[in-house]
Amino acid sequence: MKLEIDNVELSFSGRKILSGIYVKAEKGKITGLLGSNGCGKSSLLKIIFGNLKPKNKLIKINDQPFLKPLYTSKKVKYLPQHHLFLKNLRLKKAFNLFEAEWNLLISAFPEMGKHADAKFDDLSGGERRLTEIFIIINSSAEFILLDEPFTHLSPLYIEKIMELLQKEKQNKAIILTDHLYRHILDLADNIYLIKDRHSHLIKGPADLEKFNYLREGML
Ligand SMILES: Nc1ncnc2c1ncn2[C@@H]1O[C@H](COP(=O)(O)OP(=O)(O)OP(=O)(O)O)[C@@H](O)[C@H]1O
Repeated sequence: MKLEIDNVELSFSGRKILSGIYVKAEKGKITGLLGSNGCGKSSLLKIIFGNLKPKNKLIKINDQPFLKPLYTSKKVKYLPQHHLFLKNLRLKKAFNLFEAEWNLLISAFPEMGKHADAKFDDLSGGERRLTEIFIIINSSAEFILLDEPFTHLSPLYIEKIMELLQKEKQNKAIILTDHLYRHILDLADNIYLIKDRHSHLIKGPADLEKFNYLREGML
């Protein structure tokens, strides 16, 4: 299972945001996207998912062009930067919609058991984010796109989600972006940096300094 996006050209009101972007994600690998604020990471995930239409792009799945928006297939699930589910939705209903298992959430995070009958609005910010990430990781989608999944999560939850992602990558191609670059460096098998509108495959942490994403000594 392989997903590639190539030749992305995106502008907003004549301002070029992305140009000549290429990213490849494969089953068994976690692909990280790094880049400074406003460089276009979220836009790129939306373009892959299909809810943002750029001037140009080509998506290929297993080397075959996929011309419909990816969200029209059951192959992909996407965690946006902000909330995924409406606040009045019951958690268990969301699990059903995404064919994810409530019991698996409770075995990984027993403290969530108290929310069995809750709506998303009843949860704290971190509990809500945790539940949304868990549903996506646990869904049957082959490709998952995660936009800043670790925001609002406490360190132990981040650690557990990282373990779950490492396990679940055996079944999925995962693309994620986050500003917690140390976590991305630990987690990702491949990293692309978006800089000056272009994507750069990062060969090692030193490249992040070379491209001025990090200052020397920050690693
Ligand atoms: N719908 C839109 N209309 C106009 N400009 C937009 C729109 N969406 C995003 N932008 C602009 O495009 C640029 C890229 O935004 P995007 O959200 O993709 O960046 P990002 O890398 O995800 O940023 P961050 O890390 O801060 O979340 C920003 O300058 C943003 O202001």
